[in-house]
Amino acid sequence: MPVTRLTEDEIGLQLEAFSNWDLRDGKLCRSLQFTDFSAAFAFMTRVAQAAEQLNHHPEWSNVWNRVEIALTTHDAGGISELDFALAGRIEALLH
Ligand SMILES: C[C@H](O)[C@H](O)[C@H]1CNC2=NC(N)=NC(=O)C2=N1
Repeated sequence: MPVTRLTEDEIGLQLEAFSNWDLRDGKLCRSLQFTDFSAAFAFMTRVAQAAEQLNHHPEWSNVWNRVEIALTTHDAGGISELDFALAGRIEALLH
């Protein structure tokens, strides 16, 4: 069953449980700062494994100890449940 994008209301509702995330340009975004590059890249490696398990991948960038993440579902043309699933896995890696 193809994944479908969520409505604005659905996104707003789900976002309440993701207080560290915000909507920017229609994507679910999170900014992170680690102690150094190695810590940032180790985190990215773990996220990559989760992304592969979900078959759902982030748009992200890394500058030294900072990682910027933007989640959207290309196949759905917007934010879907998969984005919140991956965001949940990312939060679990951080705590
Ligand atoms: C062929 C493969 O299943 C698709 O391209 C998957 C891969 N990872 C993906 N990741 C994201 N963020 N959106 C997608 O639509 C998507 N589709």
